[in-house]
Amino acid sequence: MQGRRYRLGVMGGTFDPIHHGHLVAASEVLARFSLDEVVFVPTGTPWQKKDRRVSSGEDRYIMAAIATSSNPRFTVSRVDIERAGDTYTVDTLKDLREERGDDVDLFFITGADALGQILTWRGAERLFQLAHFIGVTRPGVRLEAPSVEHLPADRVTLLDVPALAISSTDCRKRVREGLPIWYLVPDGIVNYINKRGLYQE
Ligand SMILES: Nc1ncnc2c1ncn2[C@@H]1O[C@H](COP(=O)(O)OP(=O)(O)OP(=O)(O)O)[C@@H](O)[C@H]1O
Ligand SMILES: O=C(O)c1ccc[n+]([C@@H]2O[C@H](COP(=O)([O-])O)[C@@H](O)[C@H]2O)c1
Repeated sequence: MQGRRYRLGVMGGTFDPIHHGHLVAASEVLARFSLDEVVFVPTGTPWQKKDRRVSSGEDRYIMAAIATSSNPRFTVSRVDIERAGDTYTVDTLKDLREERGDDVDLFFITGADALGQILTWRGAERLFQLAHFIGVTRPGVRLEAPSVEHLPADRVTLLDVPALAISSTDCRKRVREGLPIWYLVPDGIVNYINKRGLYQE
């Protein structure tokens, strides 16, 4: 008899900084899809965000590690920050497949905004062979056709998660303006941002 295959969720993001919207989405998908683990993968160089300043991969990796440390099913991967050049999800998924072996099913978790753009990603047709894609709700973004109707229906699932109107952009802006980000991000992230002086200007 064949054993049950390991189910690995993959939550890719710039995470500048990681916030409770990311963590709630990952936790909900983990429960609903009976995943064994969700690995958070901070991007190396997010090519679609080149018009803005992005904190170092190391800072974003450390923040992801701090934010996920209390959950035994959450882990963080360095595959994207250690790969040179622009970050493409097709490479992320290939690297994780190689690292974790063939007995693992991959579930890429992404917000509705990102899912709607997926056909602009590099190697879009290959992506759906590598992983199942789970698009989660995000306040202000409609999660339905037509934005996803061109995607392969058997490889994409849309999921309503408790919607948190939090974005990294808003967190950075609040820090810059001296407004609190307590409770939008885990406490350790507030402390890390202060300690490193991130987002001050
Ligand atoms: N509040 C949220 N609820 C659900 N998904 C989210 C939320 N915020 C971000 N995501 C998703 O998490 C992934 C990583 O997001 P990212 O790190 O770009 O955060 P962000 O808040 O969108 O950042 P920024 O405001 O800097 O663009 C993306 O797939 C994004 O759609
Ligand atoms: O592969 C691509 O071409 C591609 C283009 C844009 C975004 N992504 C991935 O989508 C995830 C969320 O990206 P972002 O920029 O919204 O944080 C992250 O894992 C990115 O690497 C991937």
